[in-house]
Amino acid sequence: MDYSSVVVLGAGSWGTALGLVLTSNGHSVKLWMRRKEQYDLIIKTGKNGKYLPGIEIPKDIQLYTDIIDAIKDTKIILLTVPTQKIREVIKTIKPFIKPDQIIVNAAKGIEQKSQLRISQIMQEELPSQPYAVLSGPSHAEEVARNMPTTVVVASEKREIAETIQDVFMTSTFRVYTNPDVAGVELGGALKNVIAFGAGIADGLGFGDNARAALMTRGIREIARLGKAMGADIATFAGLSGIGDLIVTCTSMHSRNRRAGILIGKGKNLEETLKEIGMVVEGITTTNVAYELAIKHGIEMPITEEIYKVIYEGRDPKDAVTNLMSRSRKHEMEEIVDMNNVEW
Ligand SMILES: NC(=O)C1=CN([C@@H]2O[C@H](COP(=O)(O)OP(=O)(O)OC[C@H]3O[C@@H](n4cnc5c(N)ncnc54)[C@H](OP(=O)(O)O)[C@@H]3O)[C@@H](O)[C@H]2O)C=CC1
Ligand SMILES: O=C(CO)COP(=O)(O)O
Repeated sequence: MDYSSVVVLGAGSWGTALGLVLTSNGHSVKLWMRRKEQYDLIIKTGKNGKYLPGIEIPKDIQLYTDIIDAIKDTKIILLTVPTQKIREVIKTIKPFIKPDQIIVNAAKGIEQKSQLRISQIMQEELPSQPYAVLSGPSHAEEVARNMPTTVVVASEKREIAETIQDVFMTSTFRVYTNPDVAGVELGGALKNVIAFGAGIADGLGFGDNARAALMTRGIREIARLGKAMGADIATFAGLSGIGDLIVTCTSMHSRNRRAGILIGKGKNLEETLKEIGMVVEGITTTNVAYELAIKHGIEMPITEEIYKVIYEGRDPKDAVTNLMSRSRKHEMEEIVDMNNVEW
């Protein structure tokens, strides 16, 4: 089968960067955007200035504003619109999609209304369509500049994961495979919550110790919820888990971390989102994760405090005090039963 034609749905920073990767390894790439003004601007300037400043868009990338036209004659449909818009996009293309077109999702989030992961939205909307998710530590700003990057692609079907691995792999973009779709999707979504919190800590003027604490305890609560939701716990030690958590909590490219910094410095949510000007998935994911933690009876203290800061107006300094003054714990509380251990 020839997988050389790909359509990227969503011309934000991530869609554009992945379009560049695919063009660089010889694929025929179509890039769809919903706004004619953005289309005109890219044609005029040769750049996607708002989303990926300073990067030339090769002429080989064909631009589209008509989504039905865009998906025609392509073997792979790559989703890079924000999570909350994915169902809308799927519903639009559904009557026109061919059974052998592979959907690859590269967005990182959970649908708010349904609390579903993106593969589960696919199960509802297009249950027979081949599906894979691509995730991992990969800021668009570095990928677009060919800086070495590693990601993971997960699919229930090994041949689909391996096909997509081959499609994306370049000498600077290395792709691993994993069968754990739930784990890869949840790691990618939930790390944004912790990165937002790490940003808040930075904005409050705290240091590297606080960031390391949030990352270490953060991956533990992500893994706790992930396990309860059917993921393989080992996945959270991989690229889409701890790997992506590290990059998002430490990089100034991260929209989630930068948004948290502004909140930590005292800006309100509206000012913050306006200043970032791109999707900050962690805001919605915090809400969903908070509800999922309650639903599954899972302790997620960091997520809970971030939820209270975003949605209930809690002072970030009080959130830190609450986290620091929780009851004493054993570090490995899920593994060690303190009532039965000889120590
Ligand atoms: N940026 C990155 O480095 C990475 C991002 N991701 C994930 O990729 C996803 C997209 O992020 P990113 O590219 O950063 O986001 P951006 O904010 O840069 O771009 C979002 C894009 O989606 C478009 N869009 C928004 N709403 C709709 C809609 N209703 N229908 C169609 N298109 C729409 C926007 O178009 P418009 O301009 O018209 O609003 C814009 O082109 C997120 O889930 C993110 O977590 C994953 C890995 C890396
Ligand atoms: O997922 C990402 C990097 O792997 C991008 O994170 P941000 O959306 O916070 O920029």
